[in-house]
Amino acid sequence: MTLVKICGLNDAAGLDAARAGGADMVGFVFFPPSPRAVTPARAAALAAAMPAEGAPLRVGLFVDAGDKELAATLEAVPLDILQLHGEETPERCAAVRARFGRPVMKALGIATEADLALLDAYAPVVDRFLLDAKPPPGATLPGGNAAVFDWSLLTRRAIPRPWLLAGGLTPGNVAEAIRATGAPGVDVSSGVERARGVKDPARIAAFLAAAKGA
Ligand SMILES: O=C(O)c1ccccc1NCC(=O)[C@H](O)[C@H](O)COP(=O)(O)O
Repeated sequence: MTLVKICGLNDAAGLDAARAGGADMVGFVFFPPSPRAVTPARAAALAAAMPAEGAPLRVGLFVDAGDKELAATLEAVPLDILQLHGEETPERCAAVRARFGRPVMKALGIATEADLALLDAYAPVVDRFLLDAKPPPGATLPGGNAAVFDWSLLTRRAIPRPWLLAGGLTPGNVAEAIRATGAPGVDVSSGVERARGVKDPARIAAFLAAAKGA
C-alpha cells in the first residue's frame, strides 16, 4: 500500500486526522519563514500528545540547517527521519546521517530529466528521496508551493532508493499521480489546507482515503 506523509502539521486537529486516517509519516517544518513552521518545543508537545499505538513516523524538515540547530531540535523532539529540503550536498547528507544516526530523506526539485541525474550522486548517502516540484518563479519557500511537475519524467528511469512523490498533490489528483508514476509513497502539504499554513482535518482524511485506496 502507498506510504503517505502529511507534511507541515502544526496543530493537534491536523495531527489527529493524520493519525486516524493511517498516515505513515507526519512532517514538522523547522524553517521559520514557513507559515507552517513549528518551534522544537511546539513539535515536542504535539508529538507527545500522539497516542503511541499506531503512531506515524515523525519527520523533521530542515533547510540547510547547521549541526547546532539539528542537535538542539533532536534534543527537544524525538524525530525518526530527517528531511533535508535545501541545497544540502551529498557530502552534507552523509555527514548528517553519520552524526545524528537518523535516516535521511533528501528532497530534490525535479523539472527536467537532467535533475534526475542527481539521484545517483545522493543514492549512496541517503535513505529515501522526496521528489518535489521546483519552486515556481516568485515563490519564497523551497517547498510547500502547491506546484506540480511533469510526472512522466519519473517513468523514464529507475529511482535508486525508496521515494515519495510530492508537489501539488490533492485528494482529487493523488490516485492519478500514483497510477501515472508508480510512486511507492506520496507527500502533501498545501493540498490538505484550508488556508496557507492551516491544515484541514477533512481534507487530510480525504487525501489519505484516496491515496490508500489507489
Ligand atoms: O511546507 C513548507 O512550508 C516548506 C518550507 C520549506 C521547505 C519545504 C517545505 N515543504 C516541503 C514538503 O515536504 C512539502 O510537503 C512538499 O514540498 C509538497 O508541498 P505541496 O506542493 O504544498 O503539497
